[in-house]
Amino acid sequence: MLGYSMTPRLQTEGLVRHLGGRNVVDGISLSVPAGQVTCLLGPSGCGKSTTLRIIAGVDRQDAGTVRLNGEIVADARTHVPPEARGVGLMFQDFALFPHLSVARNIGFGLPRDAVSAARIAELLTRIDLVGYEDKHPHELSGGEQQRVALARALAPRPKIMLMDEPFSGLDNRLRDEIRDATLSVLKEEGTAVLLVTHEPDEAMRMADEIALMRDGRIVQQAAPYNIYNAPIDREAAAFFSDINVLSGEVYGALTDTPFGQFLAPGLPDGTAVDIVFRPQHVRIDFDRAGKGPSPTPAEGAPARGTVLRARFMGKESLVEFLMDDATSRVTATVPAVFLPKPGTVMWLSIRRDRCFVFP
Ligand SMILES: Nc1ncnc2c1ncn2[C@@H]1O[C@H](COP(=O)(O)OP(=O)(O)OP(=O)(O)O)[C@@H](O)[C@H]1O
Repeated sequence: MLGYSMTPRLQTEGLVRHLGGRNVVDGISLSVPAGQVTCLLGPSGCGKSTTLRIIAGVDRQDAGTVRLNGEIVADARTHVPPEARGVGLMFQDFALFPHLSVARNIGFGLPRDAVSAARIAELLTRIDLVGYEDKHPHELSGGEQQRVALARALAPRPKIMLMDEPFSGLDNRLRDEIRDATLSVLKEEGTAVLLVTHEPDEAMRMADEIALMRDGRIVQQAAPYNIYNAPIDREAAAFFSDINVLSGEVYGALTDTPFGQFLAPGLPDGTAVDIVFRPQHVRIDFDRAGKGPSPTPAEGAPARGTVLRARFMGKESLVEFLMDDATSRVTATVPAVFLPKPGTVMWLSIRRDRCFVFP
């Protein structure tokens, strides 16, 4: 991070936006340093776009502050217009100018001089479209157009880039490739990026940090690995994958499950808890004359269950079990094609460090 100043490039404090009788943005504070991608992730309608629009200056907050490069651009007294904020914008409908060549599209916001020509050439290399400068948008594929739009947004060297679902217009096959290409260009430029998405996969792929939003608030902010492996609540866990939920009740800071006792520290007796874990963290073993694998510290006691159904999903298969307690259901993902018949008795083990106990 040599050469990057410590001041966050983008910082908001207590942003509030009141619309239609409620706070659609309800106290958003976040900061993004240079060279970092932060994803605002959340379900439709949680206030992501409104937050981004306030930061861009195309909407106004009812309370709170926006600082860009350390300077206040929006608070109760200040409202710097969008075009004077020096941020790059890239939205879903990144429409290029149809009558302009690729080079002219990229250079649209720049003076027409030798410095700009060099910048356009540099960006064409970055987006891997050297030789395309004289083509027009209709001669390009969707992915190529998207890369030109990215180059156009980056041409004036914005230190901050705001992106709202920028990849949603692309077909699935192209999307991963374009995401990776975009990410590497943004990293090379050292841009601070705030990217809005409702897709967990996109956030996991792009983000250095994910800010998970719900009802106008950030409920958790962390690196993808941490947010996936230490979700703050059941809903946050469920946002990233299917989950298994076992219900239990606390006695003496412990709760009983088919997989043995789980610690529930700090919770009073009688508290109802959910033990949550992902299908990927369930291991299955064959039944050997009524016996399963030996308990281990990492996995605790195995539990026996009967296959209800198994579905082939491509890379992996999903196997659903009814546990011997006759009430708990657990789904496991198994790699490749392993499709046990319904009625097969098997043993399930779960990684204890991948289980979450939520009141
Ligand atoms: N002008 C308005 N008047 C009333 N309600 C509005 C207005 N603009 C937006 N909203 C509401 O504010 C909420 C947040 O909208 P916003 O577009 O920020 O959500 P989002 O998280 O970006 O969702 P999406 O992914 O669907 O775009 C939505 O419920 C929306 O209906």
